[in-house]
Amino acid sequence: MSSEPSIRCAGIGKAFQLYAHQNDQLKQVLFGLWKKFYREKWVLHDVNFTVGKGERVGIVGRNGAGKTTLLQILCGITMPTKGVFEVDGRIAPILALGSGFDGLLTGRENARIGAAILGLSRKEVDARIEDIAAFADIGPFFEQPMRTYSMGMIARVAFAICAHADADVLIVDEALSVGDEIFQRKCERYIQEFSRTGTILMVSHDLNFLENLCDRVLWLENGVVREIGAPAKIIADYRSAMMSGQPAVVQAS
Ligand SMILES: Nc1ncnc2c1ncn2[C@@H]1O[C@H](COP(=O)(O)OP(=O)(O)OP(=O)(O)O)[C@@H](O)[C@H]1O
Repeated sequence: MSSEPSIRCAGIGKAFQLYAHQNDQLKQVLFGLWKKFYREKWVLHDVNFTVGKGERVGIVGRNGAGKTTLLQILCGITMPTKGVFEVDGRIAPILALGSGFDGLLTGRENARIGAAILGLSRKEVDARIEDIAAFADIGPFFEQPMRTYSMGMIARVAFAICAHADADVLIVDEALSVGDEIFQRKCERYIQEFSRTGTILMVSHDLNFLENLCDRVLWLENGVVREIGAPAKIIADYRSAMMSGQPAVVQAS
């Protein structure tokens, strides 16, 4: 692991715009210069941390703590409202698995497009498509339109693409929960293997997996970093807060 940062978050804040009425969004577009037609809901507040090159950092936190939102910002899926971030290198975003797939296209066609979006050239896609199919391991379904797939099958194709994207940084959000036991083990093996060379930032509710895999764990609570440090300590603190039913630290919105 190098001391050079692979991921850097400085003062990240995120507010979603909540509209009370359906037509308020249109009013905002037309008259937004003069009046605000939405309420802001802040879900991340001044999040600061860095992840070194080759480091493995896990993120824990209760439902709604802001974990997914933070990963979505780092993957460029949503913009922060405040603050700056940098991710150095090619990202494999293993989150919202399959949300970008076209249901009318086959698994193979979607895999080709997905791999290209992650930065592989046509030649690289040609060379890897059979490995992607083998990793996904969904048999003849790979040639069927994806609208006929189960959630688990969609996750298999999405994970298989990310696993063949030559990524430097793996950003994973609870991806393992949708697959069956065999596929979960395969993904875990892949993540373990990747962790020898690449940077990993991973959200999971599987605390044992994070404790075994990670160099550090970040505990996010109500959109703020409550603790970051050695996995055993942070996970023990997090577990005891959960067990004691300790209320989450409330942030003003
Ligand atoms: N598009 C959106 N518009 C408004 N609020 C949103 C939006 N997306 C997320 N939120 C809110 O932001 C907060 C954080 O959500 P997020 O999904 O990041 O939490 P999480 O920590 O990943 O939770 P979980 O463990 O349940 O997956 C929640 O209160 C959620 O309702």
